[in-house]
Amino acid sequence: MAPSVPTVKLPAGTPLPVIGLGTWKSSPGQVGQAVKDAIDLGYRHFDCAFIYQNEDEIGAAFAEKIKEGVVKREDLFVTSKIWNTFHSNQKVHEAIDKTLAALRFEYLDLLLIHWPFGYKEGGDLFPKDANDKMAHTDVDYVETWKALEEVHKAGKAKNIGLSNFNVEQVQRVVENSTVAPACHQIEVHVYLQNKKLIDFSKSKGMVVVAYSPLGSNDRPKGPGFGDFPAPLEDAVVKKIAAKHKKQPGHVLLKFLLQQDLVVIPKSVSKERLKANLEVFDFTLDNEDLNELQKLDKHGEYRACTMGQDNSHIYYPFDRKYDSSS
Ligand SMILES: NC(=O)C1=CN([C@@H]2O[C@H](COP(=O)(O)OP(=O)(O)OC[C@H]3O[C@@H](n4cnc5c(N)ncnc54)[C@H](OP(=O)(O)O)[C@@H]3O)[C@@H](O)[C@H]2O)C=CC1
Ligand SMILES: O=C1CO[C@H](CO)[C@@H](O)[C@@H]1O
Repeated sequence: MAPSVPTVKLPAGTPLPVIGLGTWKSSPGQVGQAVKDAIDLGYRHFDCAFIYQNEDEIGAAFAEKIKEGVVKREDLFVTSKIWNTFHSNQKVHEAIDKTLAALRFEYLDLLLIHWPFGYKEGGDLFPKDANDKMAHTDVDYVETWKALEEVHKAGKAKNIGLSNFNVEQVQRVVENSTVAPACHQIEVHVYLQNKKLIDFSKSKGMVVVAYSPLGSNDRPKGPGFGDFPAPLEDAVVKKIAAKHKKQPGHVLLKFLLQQDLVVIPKSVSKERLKANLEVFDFTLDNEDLNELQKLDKHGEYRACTMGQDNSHIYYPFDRKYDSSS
């Protein structure tokens, strides 16, 4: 019997396992097997998105494990996200139906707005204008939020939330919502500790999910990485891992779990899927935590900058991430 992962409760009471499986960059032909291995190992929380272009293979893997009787639909917690080319009301409804069909589900456990800014709708997922710049729209993310509320009320998403919003944008959604956002999914790891945004999101009742918790080291190196090593290679992280007879990945995940964050490490390796659950047999002490806190690069290392969008009025980060430089 696979060990069960502890849960936190979302505001509506839904239990959310504190470790989930990330699925971005998990290739066709690999992601379905990773999901099936993960279920066998005890994962019940899965982080998906329309833009990852692999929801169909993930849905087939869920269907297989449900048919085998290994899990029931209600044992799973599955998240997906509305991509930037689906921000208008009608497109949100189209997008959720596409995702539900791919996953072979009647409902999602959590639906997020992936980014606060919108792209030109109806064509490419990364549309460009005549000058080869991103083709943006000015659809207000509050309008997109209202559409998510409709999806929730229609029973197609048990919980709804945000991803990659900044403090002011979270505040605007909260002020204009009839269904409060349940969760905020943002980049958090030892090099981007994001304390202000975490504290603010929590103060609004949201559970914070840390994406790229290991530092996203399979991501092509862009301007957001600066000249730093990957967090998994950091000498301090390695030293603390050796002290506890654990691996660097364990230290990175535990650092976040000890801050009451939910983590969604991605892996397609059965060995590393298993390893990423083995974080409940040690505790980082105050000395470890102090040393890890000092590794924060305060925004100088960010895996997902979306720098090509930094001219958009709703771009959420510091505008230094300039893809043209
Ligand atoms: N909302 C958003 O905008 C975003 C959401 N996300 C979500 O977060 C998930 C995780 O983030 P992601 O950017 O993928 O990166 P992670 O920080 O999870 O790192 C993944 C990389 O680490 C490797 N890895 C996994 N486990 C270990 C381990 N124990 N030791 C050493 N290496 C390991 C993986 O390789 P291998 O597969 O070979 O094991 C892969 O190369 C995404 O997959 C996605 O679901 C991510 C970015 C943006
Ligand atoms: O989740 C993510 C990973 O993929 C996307 C791009 O391809 C990113 O925009 C996003 O943040």
